[in-house]
Amino acid sequence: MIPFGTRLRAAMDTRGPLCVGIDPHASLLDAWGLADDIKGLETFTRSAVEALADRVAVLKPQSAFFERFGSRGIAVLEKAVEEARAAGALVLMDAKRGDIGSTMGAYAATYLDPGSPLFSDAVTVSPYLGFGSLRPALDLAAANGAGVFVLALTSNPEGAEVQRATAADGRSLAQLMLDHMAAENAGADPMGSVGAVVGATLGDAGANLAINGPLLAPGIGAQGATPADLPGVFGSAVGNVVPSVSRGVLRHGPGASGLRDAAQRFADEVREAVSAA
Ligand SMILES: O=c1ccn([C@@H]2O[C@H](COP(=O)(O)O)[C@@H](O)[C@H]2O)c(=O)[nH]1
Repeated sequence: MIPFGTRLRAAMDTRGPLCVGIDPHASLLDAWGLADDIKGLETFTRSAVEALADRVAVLKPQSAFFERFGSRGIAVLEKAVEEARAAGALVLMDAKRGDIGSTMGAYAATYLDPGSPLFSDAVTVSPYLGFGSLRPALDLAAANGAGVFVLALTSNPEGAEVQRATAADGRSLAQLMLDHMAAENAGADPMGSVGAVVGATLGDAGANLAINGPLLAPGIGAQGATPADLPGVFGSAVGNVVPSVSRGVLRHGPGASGLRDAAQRFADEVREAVSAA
């Protein structure tokens, strides 16, 4: 079984590192001329997957926008995961799960067990019930060649009050989590399967990001960050960054060419910014 970190590095090398988020906001459905109902969700999602899954390294469905439609929304999500993976994209399920370990086991089974209809290449998780609470997800991911992206320094301004707070040993909470991730990834080559979420909006991460794993960087586009910000935020770790854009690409739909061109523009800007760093 090929580990997620190895598969992601290969995808980044061949397709470029861009991740495009599938976030079916009600406002985007409207802008695409679709109703804010299950049929609109289905058409939106299918169009985005068909336009992008054969070219971007990672597609990141935002689970919340599917969950709001109940079981029928989840069915759309299941189909999107299957079709995106079949077309060659890695699927990162943005679900930000986190709970006590025994419940975390059920979340892990949902996204990281190949027998589950929502099995994805990776899932986002929150470590703020303690990094150890993530153990069921870390172990199941490793057993199945999947990955886990752990929130470290999120792109929203409110995150700092928790993530920059000082832990008992003087490190920031975010640094404590990043150090746990580095320990999980120790010795992995070309990189480990435990990634960190670090917002592209931060200006300067102000943390040691050398986790030997991927760094998911949301916040590009609608939240105001640009690819040119990446070297400043990530410094010498910029080669491990997976920049993520959702609305910044999706607002160029519904046509496939609009979505593809927008994704290509971001990919080109990322390449220029990273190669100049
Ligand atoms: O720190 C984080 C973690 C996750 N996200 C998610 O990424 C997308 C961003 O969407 P845009 O339209 O590109 O702003 C969204 O699904 C967030 O939940 C994040 O923004 N920041």
